[in-house]
Amino acid sequence: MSIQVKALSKRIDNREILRGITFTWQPGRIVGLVGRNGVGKTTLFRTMADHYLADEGELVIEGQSTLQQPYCRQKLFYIDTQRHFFGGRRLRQIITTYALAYDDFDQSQLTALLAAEHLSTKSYYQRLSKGQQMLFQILLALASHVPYIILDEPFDGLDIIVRERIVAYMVEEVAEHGVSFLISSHNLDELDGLCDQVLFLQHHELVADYDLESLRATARKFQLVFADKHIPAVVKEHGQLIKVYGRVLEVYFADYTPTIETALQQTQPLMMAVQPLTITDVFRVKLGDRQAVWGGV
Ligand SMILES: Nc1ncnc2c1ncn2[C@@H]1O[C@H](COP(=O)(O)OP(=O)(O)OP(=O)(O)O)[C@@H](O)[C@H]1O
Repeated sequence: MSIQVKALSKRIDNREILRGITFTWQPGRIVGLVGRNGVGKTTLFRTMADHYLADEGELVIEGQSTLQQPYCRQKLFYIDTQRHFFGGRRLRQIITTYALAYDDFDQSQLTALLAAEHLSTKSYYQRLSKGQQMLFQILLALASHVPYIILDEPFDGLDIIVRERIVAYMVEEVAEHGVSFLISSHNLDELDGLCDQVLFLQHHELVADYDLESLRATARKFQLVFADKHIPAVVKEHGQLIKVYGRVLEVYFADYTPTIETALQQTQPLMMAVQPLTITDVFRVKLGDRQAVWGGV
């Protein structure tokens, strides 16, 4: 049970946008898709949702290929935030359309959720604030009772309170109903603490697919201060430098073993403090140039 995206490629106006995108999206997971503006995140979502025809590749949704069984896309929910029909409509009109489109749509659940957010179904979508529009889209997705939900830049431009409301809804859906989310962002920090897996899109391709749970099980990040300027061999050999603040070195160990722990203790650092590992750290060390980093110290 999963969605497998297999070798998806897309050209627009004879320009390559996506090349051979392949990844697995497991149920009950929050997957982050990260990449700079214009790299192709929305194009990937539109291609997955069949708003754009893929030039190559397919999706296999819980064992069914979208090429042979296009209807299996019913398990996938995606609202194109740039091109949708919501603008001049009241929320209740949008809800009626979605209730027709999704077999398991729960209107009474949605009415209760909207009331809890002080959103009236009589309101016009375009008169809602940006945060209210995103909340409405997410509640619409939840009421559709679809196991795989794609959200394009759900936190873009939202204040911290709305962001936390949206995160709370997502985390609850994952925990209680095993719903899966694929969310895009051009800002790694936005996804910190939320994603189980992160995909990185660069130059038309997925250049990284990290399972953060297993990375965090073996990796450690420390702030270290040593008595002299000489960096101990164990750090140079097994660690990757993330940052330097004066004499404080922030070092990432991808595979932190008891042997490394003992060797590190033997160097008698003046300070050795474990730090939480962020997605930004993982990307910096995974995609950075290790030699160049140590060379600068
Ligand atoms: N319908 C289209 N016609 C022409 N070019 C398009 C079309 N759709 C996407 N593109 C091009 O594909 C590239 C990727 O765009 P896309 O919107 O997928 O990027 P993105 O990663 O979602 O960007 P952002 O983070 O800014 O939203 C851009 O160069 C864009 O101009």
